[in-house]
Amino acid sequence: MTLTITNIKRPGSEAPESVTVENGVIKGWNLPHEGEVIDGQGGAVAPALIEPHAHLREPGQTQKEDLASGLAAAAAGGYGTVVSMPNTSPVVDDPATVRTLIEKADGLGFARLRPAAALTRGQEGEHLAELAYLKEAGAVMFTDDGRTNEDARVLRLGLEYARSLDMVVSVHAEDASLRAGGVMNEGPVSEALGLPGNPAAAEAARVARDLEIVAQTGARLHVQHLSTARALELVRGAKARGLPVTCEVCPHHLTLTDEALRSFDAVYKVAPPLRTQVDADALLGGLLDGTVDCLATDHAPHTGAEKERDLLEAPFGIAYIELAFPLMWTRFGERLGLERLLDLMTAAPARVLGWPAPTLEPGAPADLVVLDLDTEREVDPRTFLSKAKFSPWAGETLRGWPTLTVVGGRIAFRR
Ligand SMILES: NC(=O)N[C@@H](CC(=O)O)C(=O)O
Ligand SMILES: [Zn+2]
Ligand SMILES: [Zn+2]
Repeated sequence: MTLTITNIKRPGSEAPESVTVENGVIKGWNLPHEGEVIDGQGGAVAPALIEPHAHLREPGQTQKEDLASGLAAAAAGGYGTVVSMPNTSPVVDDPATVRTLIEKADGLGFARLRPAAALTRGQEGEHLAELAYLKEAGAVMFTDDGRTNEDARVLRLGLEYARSLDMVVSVHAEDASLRAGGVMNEGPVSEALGLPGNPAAAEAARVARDLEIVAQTGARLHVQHLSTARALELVRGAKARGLPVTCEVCPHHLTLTDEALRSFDAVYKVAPPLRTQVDADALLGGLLDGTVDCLATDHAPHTGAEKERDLLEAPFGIAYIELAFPLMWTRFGERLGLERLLDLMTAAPARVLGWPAPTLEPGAPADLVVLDLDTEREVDPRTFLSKAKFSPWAGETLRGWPTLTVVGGRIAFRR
């Protein structure tokens, strides 16, 4: 299949160009038009985004999301590749499930799936999963995300095994005993609302412990969805010491605070919780100074009925893989600049995962996105391809919408 996309601009260039893709790779720039011709309408072109952290809920929780809805939603958000989390039912802790997920996703024609596998059997935190076989089957990361790694010795062993396999371990860093029954950030707002709080110390204490294990072992660790100024400070210090640690932050922790919980709406209930403006500002600082390695949405869909329950009962998670780029571009485009923002959503997650840097040079895989940086559009969750048709940003006006996502030379999404 041959495709030519015309009238697109590479970041840093004002000249409209065209790109031709053939047999799944970039054939070249500004060639005579061939195959199906698509007008990019002056949009910005970039390598397709990479999502290092999403919950697609297959197998077993497909009332919340499934591979088809999740990967279609990802493509609509401009993503060409999604790393799916293994906290499904059953947990993705065996090679056959990894293979089945990849095969099934390959047949769908949306974003590519690169599954993460559990670090421990059943994500129960006691015995390591069969890490070597999981890697062989196609797992790209080990994590017990959705759970925390309470047993430090097991985490240490996991890091050491993963290092011998040249694989990254990522952690949901919260001390479970401090987090306890907290449903939102602990602070003046939780006290005013009379809701059980989850203190910033739960994250900082766990990050501090995990960084000591990294220092001890020299093994590579990725900290997921960092949410507090204090934990960020710890990562900054560890990086200054040269420790092999990376971290991600999520757009929801940059754009929302615990004040949102005054609505008592569980759409804002997420783990780790929405923090304070001081934390959000610190995280943005971390994006600007490079302490934060990459962005991740932690797309965590649940059913509408589940999220309509009261704050104490509803499950944790916000799902917005379709909005992440527009949200970041609208809110922080000027501060970050287009090239840094794109880096945080393409090359940066690739670096975290140990993948080659995505490029649009001839011969590279034809995974690309065209972004309309200017046209404003209202967020209407009813139009989401995700099964989670509700959003903290419903009704807001955003710009930077993807208009075309090409994955492996095929159109995975077109607005
Ligand atoms: N982030 C969340 O609030 N929820 C995630 C679990 C997780 O990422 O820890 C989920 O699986 O729903
Ligand atoms: Zn998590
Ligand atoms: Zn998660």
